[in-house]
Amino acid sequence: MSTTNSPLFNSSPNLTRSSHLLHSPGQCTCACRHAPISPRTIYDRSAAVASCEPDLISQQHQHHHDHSSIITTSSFFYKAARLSPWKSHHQNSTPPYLLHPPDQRAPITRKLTKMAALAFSTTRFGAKPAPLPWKQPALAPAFSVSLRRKERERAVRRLVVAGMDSKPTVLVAEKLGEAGIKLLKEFANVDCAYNLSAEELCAKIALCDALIVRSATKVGREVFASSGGRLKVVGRAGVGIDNVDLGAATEHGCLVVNAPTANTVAAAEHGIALLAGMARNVAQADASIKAGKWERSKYVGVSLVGKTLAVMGFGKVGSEVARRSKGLGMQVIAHDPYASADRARAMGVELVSFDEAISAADFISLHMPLTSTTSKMLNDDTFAKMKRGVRIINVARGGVIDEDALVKALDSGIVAQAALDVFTKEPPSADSQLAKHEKVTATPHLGASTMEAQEGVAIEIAEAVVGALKGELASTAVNAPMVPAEVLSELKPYVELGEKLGRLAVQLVSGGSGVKSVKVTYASTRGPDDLDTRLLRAMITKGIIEPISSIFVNIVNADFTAKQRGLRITEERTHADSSCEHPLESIQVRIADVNSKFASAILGSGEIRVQGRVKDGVPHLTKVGSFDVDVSLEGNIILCRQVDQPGMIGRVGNILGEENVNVSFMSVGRLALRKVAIMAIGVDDHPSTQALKKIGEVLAIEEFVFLKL
Ligand SMILES: NC(=O)C1=CN([C@@H]2O[C@H](COP(=O)(O)OP(=O)(O)OC[C@H]3O[C@@H](n4cnc5c(N)ncnc54)[C@H](O)[C@@H]3O)[C@@H](O)[C@H]2O)C=CC1
Ligand SMILES: O=C(O)C(=O)COP(=O)(O)O
Repeated sequence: MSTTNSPLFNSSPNLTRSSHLLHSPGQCTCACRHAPISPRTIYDRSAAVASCEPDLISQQHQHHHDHSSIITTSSFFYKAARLSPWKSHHQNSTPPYLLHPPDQRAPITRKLTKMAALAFSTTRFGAKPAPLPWKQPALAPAFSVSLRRKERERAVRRLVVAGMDSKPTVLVAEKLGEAGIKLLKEFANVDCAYNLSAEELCAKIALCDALIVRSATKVGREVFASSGGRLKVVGRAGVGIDNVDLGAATEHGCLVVNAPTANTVAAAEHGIALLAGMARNVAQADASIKAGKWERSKYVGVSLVGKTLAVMGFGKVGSEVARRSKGLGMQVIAHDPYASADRARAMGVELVSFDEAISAADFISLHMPLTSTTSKMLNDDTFAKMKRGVRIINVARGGVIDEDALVKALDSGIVAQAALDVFTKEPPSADSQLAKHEKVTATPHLGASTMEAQEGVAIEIAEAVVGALKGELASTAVNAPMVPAEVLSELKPYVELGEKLGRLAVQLVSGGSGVKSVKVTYASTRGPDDLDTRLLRAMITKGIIEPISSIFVNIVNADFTAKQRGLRITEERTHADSSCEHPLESIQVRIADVNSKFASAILGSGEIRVQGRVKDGVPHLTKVGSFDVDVSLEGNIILCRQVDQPGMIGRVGNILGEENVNVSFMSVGRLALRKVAIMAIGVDDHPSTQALKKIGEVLAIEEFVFLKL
């Protein structure tokens, strides 16, 4: 189906699922795009990703690491809006998070898992997974009485059993520690296939739900495109994510997670090994001995004590290098535009400008990520500003140095020596002037390669990937907004409400100029800074787009997808006069410039309106058009507009009963006594066409619509 036939562009009356041709990817102009680097923006990495601004991603990412106090309180970022992303390929299986009783989890994971399962476990085509059996939502009061709790619980148990043999597939494309493989195997089918060519990776990826790589595998746009939408998580078993195309991952709704902490010490120790080894010519002297020589005067070194070391990039590795170098008696200065001066001062390190750092240093150690800003940061111009005889250590990325310029600087004597663990092209070509240079000590990207670090990284990434596949929250999402656990916990039922309101609103559309403009109004007692609506917006977007397209939407790609589809979602807040502690009083979703298959849902302004609130933890629909209703948003809903007269509930209830359709909730709202009323009926099953026809034939019913939640 062409794009113009798509309900998003030209609403289709029956709202059948249709496929859409994607436009070529464009820049996301998310509101957060140019967010300043502040503690708040540590939650905004996805915005940077969506807007294709690698520097911002990296800066915010790094910034995050600079604020350990913030990390402590907010170390669980929302990772995969959609739980069990592999499920689209296992339609009849149960999300794996249902397979593990909560008491087998660490307390925080347990809490977050249940929360995430309830709030985000939406599947693309099938019904949503039922709430976890060990935590049913509370019953709604008064008007909304659930009639079928027991049946629901039984259904959940049946699903659990049915889903037990369905496993996602994880492709491990580079050597990973055994402990990590073991963890993965407990949950998934694990395919360890090392040294794949780019073509082989693309061919294999269509059969995989997750991919784990280290630094050698390039995960480019073609990998995501080849996955056909199945790939839901890329795990980078290490820190640097420069080998993963984050923009493409985001566009494809694929979460990227890394393992940022387990190899810090290994990388720092390798930096120190290179620093000391280079200063004393250890590698060259060793090679000379092995060549049968004994060259004591040739390999006179330089001392470290009292020398100035400039640490470029004062993050995790840089700080550890600084700490160790101070122990060696060096004067340590550092350059890092995003690091905290207080933290540096507390370690006895002075933060200085880039030029000050490179011009004062006897040794320069590089520890920043490779981004478009740091690319070729050391070049002809910057080498010219350095002290003659400076020594360079690079355990970061080869690309931060202009390698041709370094060869020149080594030849001219500006740089006395260089110790390099990383190269722009790995492995460097056999005739690389740099790698073969006599003043260069080189190692083949060994920074993270200790037994301990590799086991740690393997466990860290396996947990992150398994968690993401389960839809749990994790602390290492690279391309999704980071929502602190406590915020998430509070927003959970509102997130569910938002998605369901989106789903309802879009199903009410029957034509017009297409779903282009959506206005979301949050009524809250909180100030803007106390209410983070990104998650809500993402899930409302999901609710609106998924019923009318074949696109899977999650928190990773919601803003991007909306923009791609020409869907403008504006948000506004109104101040709720309530003394309640809840973050939100209500959420209202309005779709402008459309016709509705249920005319009562249209306001005088021509917009479709649905509104809801959370009652006792359960999302409720409270308004349709100008009518007040009160129906718990579970199962499916039939909305009827009828003449307000006695017997209507019974009549419709009978029709459904005869068709064996179970009614879970009923609610009637009216504008004026004995005039017109709206009846909202919650049904567990999909009524047959016959049943719906019979409802339509009831004389007093003026219009009705069946809506799937
Ligand atoms: N050789 C190896 O095997 C390993 C290499 N690495 C590399 O080391 C890098 C650093 O790792 P971590 O310390 O764990 O990361 P990190 O994220 O904790 O630290 C990076 C620091 O660089 C800073 N930074 C960003 N842009 C900068 C700029 N333009 N100038 C100066 N500083 C800048 C950030 O503010 C941050 O403090 C990684 O990105 C990775 O590329 C990391 C581990 C092992
Ligand atoms: O963690 C990093 O950034 C590294 O560079 C380590 O790379 P590796 O996983 O050893 O290929």
